[in-house]
Amino acid sequence: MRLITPEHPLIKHKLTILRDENTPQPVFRQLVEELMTLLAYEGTRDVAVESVPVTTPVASTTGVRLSEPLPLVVPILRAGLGMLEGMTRLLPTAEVGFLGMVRDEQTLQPTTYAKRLPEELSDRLCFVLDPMLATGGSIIGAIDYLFERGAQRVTAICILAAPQGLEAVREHFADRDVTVVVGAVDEGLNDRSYIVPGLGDAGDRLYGTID
Ligand SMILES: O=P(O)(O)OC[C@H]1O[C@H](OP(=O)(O)OP(=O)(O)O)[C@H](O)[C@@H]1O
Ligand SMILES: O=c1cc[nH]c(=O)[nH]1
Ligand SMILES: [Mg+2]
Repeated sequence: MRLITPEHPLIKHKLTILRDENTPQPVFRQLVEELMTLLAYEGTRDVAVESVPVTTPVASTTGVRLSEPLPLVVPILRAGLGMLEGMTRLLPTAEVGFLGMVRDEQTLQPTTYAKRLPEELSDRLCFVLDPMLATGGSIIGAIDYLFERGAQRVTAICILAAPQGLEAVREHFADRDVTVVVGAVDEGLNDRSYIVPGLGDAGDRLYGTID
């Protein structure tokens, strides 16, 4: 597993407001999108491109464009949905699939309740979006499923991660092409396996408490 933690003052600034328990929901949503765009800038460095001729009003030259098959973006519902707009702003032609997953707060095991992905995943870079990588169970489950469906390269983009979750991902995917891009690696997990200091429940802060 390759870990990328982009160092940028704007990421730190926006993260600090995001963490604040007094930040209102509309601002929280806006910041998740903005952070996503900043993280996507780093996370998309490896997208496949090809040379193309281009004629400007002045001369002909050679440029580059994204090559086929275009990347696939997979937000993990609910919280990952808050990152989708920030990602597609940078990659408007990407295809989008969906995985719905929820972590059982007692056992910490993730359950998948929705799957909607294109047939063909091989040869395309897959991006998994989830703001929180806590124990790592959800992101491991999501990436395992993408590999099962034929994906070969997966990049997970997260806003916060706990060291133990990252270690679990590293161990689980020792022999696979997995990259994790994360805004900050926090201190650890509390007794409910929430990231510390973290930002609380990302899904609830984006969309409200439903249970
Ligand atoms: O690394 P883990 O220990 O698996 O925890 C992280 C998962 O928990 C949160 O989702 P949650 O289950 O709260 O669902 P939600 O997005 O619907 O709120 C978060 O968005 C991750 O998917
Ligand atoms: O800190 C955490 C851990 C799991 N899910 C969240 O939304 N936040
Ligand atoms: Mg949640």
